[in-house]
Amino acid sequence: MISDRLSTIVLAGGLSRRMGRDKALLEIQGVPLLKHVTDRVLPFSQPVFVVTAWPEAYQSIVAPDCHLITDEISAGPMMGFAQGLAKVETNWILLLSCDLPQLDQTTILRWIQHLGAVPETAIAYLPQGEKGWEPLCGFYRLSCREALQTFIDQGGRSFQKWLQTQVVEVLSVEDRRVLFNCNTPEDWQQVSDQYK
Ligand SMILES: Nc1nc2c(ncn2[C@@H]2O[C@H](COP(=O)(O)OP(=O)(O)OP(=O)(O)O)[C@@H](O)[C@H]2O)c(=O)[nH]1
Ligand SMILES: [Mg+2]
Repeated sequence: MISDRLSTIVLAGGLSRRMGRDKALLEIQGVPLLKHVTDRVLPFSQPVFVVTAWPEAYQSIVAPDCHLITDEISAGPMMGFAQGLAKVETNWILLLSCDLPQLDQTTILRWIQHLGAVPETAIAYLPQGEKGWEPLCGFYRLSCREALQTFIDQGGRSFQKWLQTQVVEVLSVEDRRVLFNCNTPEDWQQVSDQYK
């Protein structure tokens, strides 16, 4: 049965090459970034799935009610999303990367409250970025699953290319700092300075 609740998929299977160490484990005031992100969404979203190639390492970090899904190493974010989608039974899914230190609960709640107003034709509700959509900090309808699978079966792996072929509603973001994702040690330094 498909329910009106919201599921969340957090992608945490990247290799953190630019950061040089596992981003999911970087700590904000003693809390690993992956836990920071999953804790932000748990009050509004059940279940929360974490897709990663290292489920054992992360299970003990996140809250016990997060569901770990095992992914292949380096399969890429789109494949991770598809793995998560296969488990989803809710109409809407919030897809997040694991490296969003500034995404706060008030913002998430405001976004969720707007979901009912998203046109039925839109398969996703996403912020716009400089290079296209921000695919890893926004919402997808479960009904996107078929189109996504077709794209993957044809060899596609790029969110931007896939989304260009789909109807997407713009999620307007007042304070773009919530979208800040940390990719490099310099990004992380910036975040750490704020929590001093
Ligand atoms: N499940 C899964 N998640 C992934 C995969 N590749 C990247 N991600 C996640 O997708 C999000 C965005 O990726 P990036 O910011 O590029 O992170 P990354 O790939 O670890 O970092 P770089 O190696 O520096 O590109 C992060 O939350 C990653 O953990 C993958 O193959 N599988
Ligand atoms: Mg990457």
